[in-house]
Amino acid sequence: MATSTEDYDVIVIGGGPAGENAAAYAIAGSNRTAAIIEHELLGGECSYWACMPSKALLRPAGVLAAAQAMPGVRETVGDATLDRHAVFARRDEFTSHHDDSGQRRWAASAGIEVIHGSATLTGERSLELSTGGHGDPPTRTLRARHAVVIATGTVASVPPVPGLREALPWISRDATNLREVPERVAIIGGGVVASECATWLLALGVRELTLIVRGSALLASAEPFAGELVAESLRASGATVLFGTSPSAVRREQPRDTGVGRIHGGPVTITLEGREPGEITVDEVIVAAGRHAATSGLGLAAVGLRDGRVPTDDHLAVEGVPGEWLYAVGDVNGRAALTHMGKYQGRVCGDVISARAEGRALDGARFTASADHAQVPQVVFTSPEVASVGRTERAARADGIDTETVEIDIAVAGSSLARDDFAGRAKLVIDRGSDTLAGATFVGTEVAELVHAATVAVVGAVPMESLWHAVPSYPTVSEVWLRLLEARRA
Ligand SMILES: Cc1cc2nc3c(=O)[nH]c(=O)nc-3n(C[C@H](O)[C@H](O)[C@H](O)COP(=O)(O)OP(=O)(O)OC[C@H]3O[C@@H](n4cnc5c(N)ncnc54)[C@H](O)[C@@H]3O)c2cc1C
Ligand SMILES: NC(=O)c1ccc[n+]([C@@H]2O[C@H](COP(=O)([O-])OP(=O)(O)OC[C@H]3O[C@@H](n4cnc5c(N)ncnc54)[C@H](O)[C@@H]3O)[C@@H](O)[C@H]2O)c1
Repeated sequence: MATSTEDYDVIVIGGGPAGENAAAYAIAGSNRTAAIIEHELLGGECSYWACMPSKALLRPAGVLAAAQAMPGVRETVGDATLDRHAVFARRDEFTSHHDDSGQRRWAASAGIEVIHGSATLTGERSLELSTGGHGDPPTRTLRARHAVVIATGTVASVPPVPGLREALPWISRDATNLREVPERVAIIGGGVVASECATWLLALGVRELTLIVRGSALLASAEPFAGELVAESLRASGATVLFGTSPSAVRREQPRDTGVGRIHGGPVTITLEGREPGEITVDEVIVAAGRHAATSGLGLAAVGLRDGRVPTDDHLAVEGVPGEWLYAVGDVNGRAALTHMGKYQGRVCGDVISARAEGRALDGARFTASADHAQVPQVVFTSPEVASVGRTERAARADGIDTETVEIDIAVAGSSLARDDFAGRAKLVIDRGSDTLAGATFVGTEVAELVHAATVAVVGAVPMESLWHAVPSYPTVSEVWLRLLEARRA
């Protein structure tokens, strides 16, 4: 039974990176009150299960590969492999051993109250809270004077393949928080999670790794050469990449819930559609087949919405809900499922709530999440890395842009000094009408840091003519910019 009603100015449901930013910005510099309702750990998927552990697992492999490719170092390092225990220990440091007290201290210092529990919307500005989980009797009733923000993120999807769910497959949480390294692994999916996960598992010594990809490419939404180079590199590291097939049935001997990141039972046999041989047997199967909005039990029907992605306008206000009191930020709104974009939306949303609470007009660019539209940067931390921003050539043409492209291999003084075996490719997508950059993709070793320059050019609509005067330092990998502009001039 509900025991009391408590009022806050702003209530955020979900304490991931997007929700944290929305709460902090909504009350910054004011005496407004804010609560974040979180049913797991403050910090969300990114901190404990996704970005942080995955990147902590990938970095040591990158460092070892760089050392083994560098004369003068490789003679010292030899063909050493990673020390799994040390890699896991560093990963666990980055996830704070799943202890969110550091994040809670931050919240307290920002004036945010963190309430443990699951929230259900019951009507305009009102929620019920249960501490045991959705379905348990509510213990508190909360009301928001100004705004409720939905920031509940997404959960991994498990396709309805006969026997797959019963086999207790690993999802990304197991793969990032692995405690045991299976000898033989199959990964279902060919997107970002599948590609990154294959990269760290091979580096950690998985003996046989098979990617089961229903389409014809890895990283299908990137420029085609990105997926091709990543597939080539995974194959060179021993992976089998099967395109154009999906599992039609899965069976496992003695599935057991042994805990996150531990092998969940006996061998798993996967039947593949339209393949000869039609079956593979592995020690663990990982599902990396996309994610869906975490809205089950949220009570969206009480405010006239359906379960699933929560669409918003560019101020992050939920579409179809009058009164400017309900907002959605981060993965749950489906605008751009990346931590940095969720945090950006959180900042915009918090500023909008703050302005509306103070009766100020939404005057100025910072109140509109314009970058979600075709200005999104992303780095896929495979080997080679894929760093991109804005539109691919395909997306630009689909959007009716008068498109010009320039594409080259990355081989500049800076890149060959960085690594003897440096190989990569770069592409600019140019809007001929405005003579500005519509998108850019860099694929290569440690190209992640190249993308922000492209992001500034895309967001700033810098004329291509002006980019001539942005002279890259010598000898750096950034000289690829000069080569791209030269290739366009030729
Ligand atoms: C393996 C993996 C690696 C990734 N790597 C990267 C990367 O390198 N870079 C990048 O930009 N992105 C990466 N992502 C994506 C990134 O994790 C998400 O974009 C990001 O976590 C979204 O943040 P969010 O705040 O919207 O949601 P989340 O981080 O999912 O947080 C939502 C929070 O809401 C809570 N919650 C849900 N429902 C309720 C409820 N009813 N009541 C109370 N609390 C609730 C959850 O417990 C959770 O803490 C990765 C994703 C995966 C799966
Ligand atoms: N470095 C990063 O930026 C990073 C890293 C990891 C994840 N993420 C984000 O997390 C999100 C989730 O990543 P993801 O890789 O799970 O999703 P995704 O959408 O990138 O890829 C899903 C893959 O699963 C396949 N698939 C879907 N349903 C299937 C089915 N029924 N049978 C067989 N295959 C199926 C798709 O064809 C695709 O290859 C993405 O938005 C991604 O951008 C980002």
